[in-house]
Amino acid sequence: MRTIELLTSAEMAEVDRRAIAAGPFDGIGLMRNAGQAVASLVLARWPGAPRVHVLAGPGNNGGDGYVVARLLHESGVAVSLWASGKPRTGSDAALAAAECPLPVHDLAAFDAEPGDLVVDALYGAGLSKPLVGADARAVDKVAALGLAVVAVDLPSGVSGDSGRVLGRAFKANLTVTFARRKPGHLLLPGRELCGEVVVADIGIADAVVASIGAGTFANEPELWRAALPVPAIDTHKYRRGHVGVFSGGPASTGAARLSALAAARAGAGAVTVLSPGSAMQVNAAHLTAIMLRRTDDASDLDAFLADRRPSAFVLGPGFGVSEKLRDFALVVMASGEGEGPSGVEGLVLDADGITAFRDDSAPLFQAAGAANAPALVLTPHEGEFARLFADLAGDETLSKLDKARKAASRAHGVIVYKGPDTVIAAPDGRAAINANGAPWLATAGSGDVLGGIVAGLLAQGMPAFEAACAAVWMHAEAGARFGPGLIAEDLPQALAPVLRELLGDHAR
Ligand SMILES: NC(=O)C1=CN([C@@H]2O[C@H](COP(=O)(O)OP(=O)(O)OC[C@H]3O[C@@H](n4cnc5c(N)ncnc54)[C@H](OP(=O)(O)O)[C@@H]3O)[C@@H](O)[C@H]2O)[C@@H](O)CC1
Ligand SMILES: Nc1ncnc2c1ncn2[C@@H]1O[C@H](COP(=O)(O)OP(=O)(O)O)[C@@H](O)[C@H]1O
Ligand SMILES: [K+]
Repeated sequence: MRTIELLTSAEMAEVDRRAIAAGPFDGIGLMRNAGQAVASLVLARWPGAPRVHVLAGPGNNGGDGYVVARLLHESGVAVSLWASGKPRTGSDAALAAAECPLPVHDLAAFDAEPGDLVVDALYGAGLSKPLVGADARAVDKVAALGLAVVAVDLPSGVSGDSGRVLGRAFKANLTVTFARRKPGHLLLPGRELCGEVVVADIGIADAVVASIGAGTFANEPELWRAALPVPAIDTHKYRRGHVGVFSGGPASTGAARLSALAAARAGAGAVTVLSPGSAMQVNAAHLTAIMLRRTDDASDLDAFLADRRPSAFVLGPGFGVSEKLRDFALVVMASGEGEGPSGVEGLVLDADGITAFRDDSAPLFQAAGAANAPALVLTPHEGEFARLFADLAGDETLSKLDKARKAASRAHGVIVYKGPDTVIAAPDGRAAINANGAPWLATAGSGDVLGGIVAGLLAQGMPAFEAACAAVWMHAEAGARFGPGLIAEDLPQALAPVLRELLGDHAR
């Protein structure tokens, strides 16, 4: 089972309540199903483990652990059961503990042999403070012995909402979670500590999950595939969207050309590099299918808007932080006619395009909030995010997901908060976490390519949140498939097979 909604701990608790109310399973029934799913995976994956140590906490995560211990014991596995705290009287966990015939050892005395397997059922969704004392010592001992770990729901110590580690955390080989994944399975460092994540069906109907209207998603094609632009049979190049990319001066034109190529590869029918007069020659020497137009000031831009009806722009890569950048951005943001093919669909601000608004973002955000304004997409990496949203960046209580959401709402635009766990957030509250990238993408110019892909999709009329999500996934997929040796120049070309697969029958 792998569906794309991600549930916070509060949402999961609500799903549990509604599932229990809807039946057929009550709380202990769901817990037995959860324990069964974990025990089956342990038996399938580690059939030869000499001993399995089940570590059970005081809450329902521990309850799952008591079920696992009982089932493995019934299957003939040598099981040691170690408890940290006691289940509350009358809880489902207390029922599960009562059903388990094994002797319970105090976790403070935890010991194991190399080659043993650990089932971590200390804390899951209810993690509320850092691991200390016997819990922390168990984490260290397991790491020192190099034992394989199967985590129940989450590796204990990892917050399901933020992916952060509270104090210490297990590093699991396999994490078995229930009904849906949680944000902490995708956000770093949580993702790294989970190992492989398996979502087990414990008898909670999809309709129950759907009923809570979750707004957080794993960024996977299911989220946006249906919105991918497909050219009509009788289309022509301008109907496939026209992207304008602003170039920097003569010594910094490469970034714009990378964005331009990427926009074209993403399917824009026409792409024009808008170059200052001083850089026309160098741009002309390097462009073939991409068009070139001299654009020195706002009146040149107005003329381009009127003559060539561009539908999306990229502004920032290699441009230089300047008053001219701010002017261009505000001219574009004022040029959306909203309906019909004549209006500008969107502006992607990246790199210097973000930094240029660090001291005064209000005019930009206000323009983005106006009726019929083009969609604004901001693609900050960590440093750029901190420049534009210093208060959010510095707030330790917020997860990366929270920060991106708040920024999107403030900017009235889509935020692509980049990194190994890129978060895409829309002003309407939807958000997605990306996880298909690879460190090969950390190469100069990689972000410029991403901005171009977003614009290429926007220009073809794809809605901004979906366009940003699709661009992030395709960019990451292209980079991950290319692998070692990747440079930014490779990425536009590497997009083609990714796009072909996504379009399926539409690619013919
Ligand atoms: N029917 C269902 O609902 C189903 C639920 N399922 C399972 O339930 C799990 C959620 O259960 P849960 O809500 O009881 O939370 P859980 O993670 O066990 O922790 C809470 C306890 O631990 C304590 N505590 C927390 N952190 C601590 C720390 N660092 N150090 C020490 N103590 C700490 C905390 O103390 P408190 O915060 O109250 O002070 C409280 O006593 C979920 O992950 C899934 O595995 C499945 O069976 C499917 C059906
Ligand atoms: N370790 C990583 N794993 C996956 N993706 C990464 C990693 N590091 C960077 N990226 C991605 O690479 C791109 C880098 O963009 P950016 O930082 O703007 O680079 P540049 O300014 O050099 O173009 C972003 O899309 C980011 O998400
Ligand atoms: K756990």
